[in-house]
Amino acid sequence: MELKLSSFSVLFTFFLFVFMVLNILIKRAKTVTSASKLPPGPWKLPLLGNIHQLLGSLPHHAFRDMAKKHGPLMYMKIGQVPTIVVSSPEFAKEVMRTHDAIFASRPRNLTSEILLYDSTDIVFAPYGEYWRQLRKICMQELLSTSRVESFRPIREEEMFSLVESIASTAGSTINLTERIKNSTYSITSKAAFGKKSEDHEEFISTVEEAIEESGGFDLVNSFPSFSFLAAITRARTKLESIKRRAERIMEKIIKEHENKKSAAKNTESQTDEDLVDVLLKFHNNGEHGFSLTTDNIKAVIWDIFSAGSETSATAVDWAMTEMIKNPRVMKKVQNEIREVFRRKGSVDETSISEMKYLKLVVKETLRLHPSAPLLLPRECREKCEINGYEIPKKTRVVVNAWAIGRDPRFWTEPESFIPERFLNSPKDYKGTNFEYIPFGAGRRICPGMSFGLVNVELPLAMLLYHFDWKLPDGVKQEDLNMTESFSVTVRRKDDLHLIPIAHDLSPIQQI
Ligand code: HEM
Repeated sequence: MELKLSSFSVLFTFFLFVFMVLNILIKRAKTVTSASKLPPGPWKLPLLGNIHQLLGSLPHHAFRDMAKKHGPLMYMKIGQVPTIVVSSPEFAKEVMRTHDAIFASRPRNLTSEILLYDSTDIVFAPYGEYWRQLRKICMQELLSTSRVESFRPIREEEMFSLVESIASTAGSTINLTERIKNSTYSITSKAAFGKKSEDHEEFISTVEEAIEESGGFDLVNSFPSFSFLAAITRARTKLESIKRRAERIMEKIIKEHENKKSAAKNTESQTDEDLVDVLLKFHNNGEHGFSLTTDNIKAVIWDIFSAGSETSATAVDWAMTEMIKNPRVMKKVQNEIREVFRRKGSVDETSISEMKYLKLVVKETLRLHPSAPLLLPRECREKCEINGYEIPKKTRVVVNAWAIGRDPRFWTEPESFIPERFLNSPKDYKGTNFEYIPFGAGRRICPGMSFGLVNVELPLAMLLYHFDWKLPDGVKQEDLNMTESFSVTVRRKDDLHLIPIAHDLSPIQQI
């Protein structure tokens, strides 16, 4: 007992010491920066401010509460890092349209350095020729409207097997979050890598672990000059262990593609090319004026597998949760889906374009629950002026899409789930109306919009056509916990458990 107490007090003293030292450093950093021409700030949250700043991780709702008090262009010091938080459409437009080229880079961080092979993926690559080429290849080979359309059989096959597996347990409680997640990751794998990896489940859990980690250890990224922090918080070790697991799986994917290519060469047969096949054409090969190392290819595989699946799966999960809480909306969208499929005589993707209300439901879901509520951070590449304020070079810029989507100046009853608000509204996903930016805007806008949207719309149409949904016995609508997990992408903290009641399974029984 005595031993336990003494180790507790040593630990306590150590943390207190670290807290005090870092606190002094924050204060010093604040006084070093002249705020005369900078936007108002640097601000901190009352009471908890220092702790949040020390953790370096302010959630989007904390930013919004601060913006209410301090204005929509806030200057903060997150640890050592000067950060501008943008919480209004007017300033978002300044960052992502007027000065888009200046804010088109991403800040470096420990995750992108380790897991993404020194930021050589698309998401974190610095703005420049390498990023441009990679993005172009992914658009042409995977994400353009025509390529997305060509993956229709993959999506339909995956959806039929999802419906089949749910039907086999109809009437009992299922973990819908898990089912949606698995099929969304499968669609991405089959479209981008030709098939589901043998290590599919392990790959998913590795990505999830990385996402979870990226929400918690920002302390390291907030004090970049204190490299020892990565060691004492064990952040580096943890990330390296995640990387080793991911690396084994990704190397296997690459090897299989190389083997397939040599087999096809030997037999002189033609095979369909997927994204990895195309990336391999640039492998250590300057012929096309652009060369990729194996590590670069792994970074892209990681990007597509994670960014391509996590976002859509999260959106489907939130949409189902909101509809369980709003049965009026669920009934209305089910009526539409069932009427369209019945009239067309087939339950497949071709009818989705006619489901106008379903599209409004998806829009409203992404307003209240943008998959990446703070978009992805930008970095100012050169000194720039916004609204008379000077933004120094290297400032990190965070655009709070979540707060903008709930701003009462632009949205009536902003906290309510009302898909009808988008009826006849000019607000779309293209990043031209800055009151609504779930996919971001400007040069770094999400390139996977078409791929992602169909992966939200089709599962919803299938789940709502084939089944009615109710909460497990004893669980009430008001019991549904809407708390969000806190990371780059924002899922519900709890998985969604529901009971499916079969409605019409004849289309899958005919197969
Ligand atoms: C509902 C689905 C999705 C949502 C809500 C979403 C949202 C976003 C957002 C907010 C950004 C940051 C944009 C910015 O900084 O302005 C982004 C970037 C990105 N997304 Fe998506 N995304 C989705 C689906 C996808 C899919 C399916 C893919 C690929 C298969 C994808 C790949 C990417 C990539 C590669 C970037 C980085 C772009 C760059 O930095 O140039 N996303 N996404």
